[in-house]
Formats: sequence, structure tokens, C-alpha cells
Amino acid sequence: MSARSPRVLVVDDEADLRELLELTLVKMGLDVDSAASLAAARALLAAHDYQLVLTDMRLPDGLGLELVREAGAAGRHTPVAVLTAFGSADNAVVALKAGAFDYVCKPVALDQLRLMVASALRLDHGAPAAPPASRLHGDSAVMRALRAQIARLARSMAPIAIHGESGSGKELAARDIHAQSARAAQPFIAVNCGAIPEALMEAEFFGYRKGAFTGAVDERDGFFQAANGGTLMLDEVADLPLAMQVKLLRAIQERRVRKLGATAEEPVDVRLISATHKNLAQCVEQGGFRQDLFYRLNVIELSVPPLRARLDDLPLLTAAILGRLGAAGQPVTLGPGVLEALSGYAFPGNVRELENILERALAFANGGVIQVDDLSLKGARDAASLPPPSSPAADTLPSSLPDYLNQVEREIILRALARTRFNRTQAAQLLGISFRQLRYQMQKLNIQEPEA
Ligand SMILES: Nc1ncnc2c1ncn2[C@@H]1O[C@H](COP(=O)(O)OP(=O)(O)OP(=O)(O)O)[C@@H](O)[C@H]1O
Repeated sequence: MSARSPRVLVVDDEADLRELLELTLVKMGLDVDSAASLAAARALLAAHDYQLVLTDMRLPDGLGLELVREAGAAGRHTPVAVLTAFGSADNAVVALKAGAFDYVCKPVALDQLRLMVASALRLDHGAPAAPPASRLHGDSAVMRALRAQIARLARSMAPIAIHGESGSGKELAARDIHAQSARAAQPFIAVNCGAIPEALMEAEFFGYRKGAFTGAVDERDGFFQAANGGTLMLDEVADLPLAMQVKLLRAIQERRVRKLGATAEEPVDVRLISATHKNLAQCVEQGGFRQDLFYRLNVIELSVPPLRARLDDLPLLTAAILGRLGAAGQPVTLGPGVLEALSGYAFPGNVRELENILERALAFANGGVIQVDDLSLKGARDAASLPPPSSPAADTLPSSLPDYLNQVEREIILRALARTRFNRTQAAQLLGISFRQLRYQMQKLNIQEPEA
């Protein structure tokens, strides 16, 4: 073996398994050392640099977890992966929480072992040398702590659950984690779990073979295959129907998925990030979310604070947003008192709402200078707490809730379209939804552009 091969340490007291692991790793072109106890492992770790340590959980003189903790405490960046008995989610989760890079279930599936090892070795070669600048602007203490936490978490495979109000920057945080990880060159796929019709979910997540169902004219990959080697973000994860939760749990445990209509499963190497603005633990208590899936997804929690809890960030955030808005033409600046006015606002829609407020203000502003009046903050508050003109009186109820909601939605979309002269991109931005969502809702509600 050439001196430049990556060096890996295998720690296991079962001679058979140790040999199998050694053989597999040597075949991957690696230099392999092995140890049968913690003491032997420590001696080797003190003498050599390893790119990966793979250790059994239970060793004659202690727990493999101790190697995980020691690597962390010594500030060594050696990733440590743990072998755990199949089905013992506890061990896997405990190891990840303690800072393990990843885990492998016994009996060891060699294809999965190879994927794990390859992904650990990318830490040395694939991770961006200088991690890209964070997309999360803000200089408040909470924001700085969040960025530091992200930089730490990016190096492992541990699933991360991001919690935060709508528009607070959860997706941005997830993108940061991915961009700072050794997976950065692989895909980042974000899925809005609330936006997929239940009947299509399995096909969307796992893919399908040609002819699996009527309309399956070609073979298609699902989100898992698309994110292979990279990161899969499950946004609005609380909206997953229970039946899909079961299937997802299975895919996560087995690290394999089966396309609809296929007989064989395929291994997938995907880091999971989930996000929700709901209290997931409460959803579990109320029976809307499976405890076992919660446990698997919630290994490491990241919380993105609402904008009103970090108003110190307003100057930087505003500058960044204005920089973007002004990029097309003349620079945009703020008139006197504007930042103060913004500081007094509660931002129920968080940074996304700040973006909308500034964009709308710019449309009203003269000469690229936004004044306090242009912000129409009060209006923004009214819009948030809506009652539309045709709302029923407080003590009456609509005869049909869906019809009533459709009517409300229709009126608001029409208002936004009127304000933007039927520019759907701008109208979608005003409403804080995507262009596609707006187009879909317009079709659903039969809103048509007036003939010129
Ligand atoms: N700290 C920040 N710095 C700069 N831009 C930010 C920051 N936080 C959020 N944004 C911007 O605000 C908008 C909303 O952010 P993002 O989509 O990440 O929020 P979210 O929490 O995922 O929202 P939702 O819950 O609705 O999915 C985006 O346009 C994003 O670029």
C-alpha cells in the first residue's frame, strides 16, 4: 500500500468481523490498522494520524463511545464512526449526539459501509478548504452562535432538526450546513412536505419504475436518489401524513429505498435535515407525528430565532436586502427614522416579511430613498390579521369554510395582482409565496389576467 493512502483504524473485539472490515477497507485502497480493545486503539491513535476510526460500541475494556468523546475533547478532527447492533436506534442516536461522524448497523452491509467510508474520507479532500461565507446575515449574539453551531455540525452525518418561525431563515441555515460540509459538491434537495399530494408522496420520495402505475411512462428518481451523496431537507416535516412517516422511517433506518414497481432496494447516502415551524414534540404527544421518526430526525436541534428577538440584526439585514434590490438599477437608501420604525415592528413573518416590506416600500419610494411612510407598517400589520371586507360577523359562521377561505384567498391575490399590474412574480413576492404557488392558486381559483 502506498504511503499516501488514507489510514483507517478499525476497533472491534470480534476477530471475524474485524477481518471482514479490514478486507473491505483494504480493497478500497486504504491503509488499515486494527485494535481489539480501547487500550490498543488509544495507543495507535497516539502514534498515528487517521482519516477515519471505525469502532464497535461494546469493547472488552469500555465503550466505543469513549473514543468519540476523546477525539472531540482532544480537538482532533478525525471522524469516528460507530458500529451498532441493528435496531438499536438508541445507540446510534447517542453516538451521533456525542459527536460521532456516523454509524453502521450490524450485520454490516458492505455497500453501505463503503458509502460511509467514502463520505468520511471526503472530509479530508472534499470539504471546501475555506468554508464559504454564511448566507445568514446578522451580527447579534444569537446569530453568531447559530453560525458557529452550523460550522461545527456540518462535519457529521447526524440528522438535524431545525425549528423556527416561518420566514426566519430555516432553509438558509440548511443550505449553509450543506455548503460547509464535505457534501457541498453533491446536491442539496429541499422538499416541502406540505406541498405534495399524499397519493404522489411515495413516488416523489422514492421514485418509480416505468409502468409502476398509470402515467408512469418513464423510470424516475425520487428525492432520495436525487440527493444521493448530498443533503435532503424535509421542510414542513410535521405535515407528513402518518403513512408516509412509516415509510420514511424505514428508509432512514435501512438507508435503502425501493422505487415504486421495483423489486430491489438501492442504498442511498443522504444527510437529512428537517425543518418545521410547529412544535414537533407536541405533534408527537397529540399523535400526529410518530415518536420513532421524531427520535431519528431530532438527533441535533438547531433553533433559528425570530427576527424580533434579534433586532440588532436589522441594519445588516436591511443593507443586504437593499443591496439586492438596488442591484438592478440605482442604489437604494433609507431616509431618517426608517430603521427606528422597523425596530418597533414585530415582524410576524420574520426576514421574509422584512424583504417584502422593503420591496414594497421601494415601489412607493421617490428616487430610491425609502421614507417611513413608504413602509406602511401598519398596513402590513392589518394584512397579517386580515378580516377581509366580506368576513362574517364575529358571532356568525360561514356556511362553508372551504368556500369562505377560497373567497378570502381570491380577494387577497386579486389585490396583490392589482397592485403589481398583474406582474405575477412581484405579486407572489408581495404575498411571500413562490411564483409556482401563486400560479397554482390562480388556476385553482380561476383567476385570469384581464384582456388588454
Ligand atoms: N439571516 C438572514 N440573512 C439574510 N437573509 C435571510 C436571513 N434569514 C432569512 N433570510 C431570507 O428570508 C427569506 C426566508 O428565509 P427562509 O426561506 O430560509 O425561511 P424559512 O424559515 O425556511 O421559511 P418557511 O418556514 O416559510 O419555509 C429568504 O429570502 C432568505 O434569503
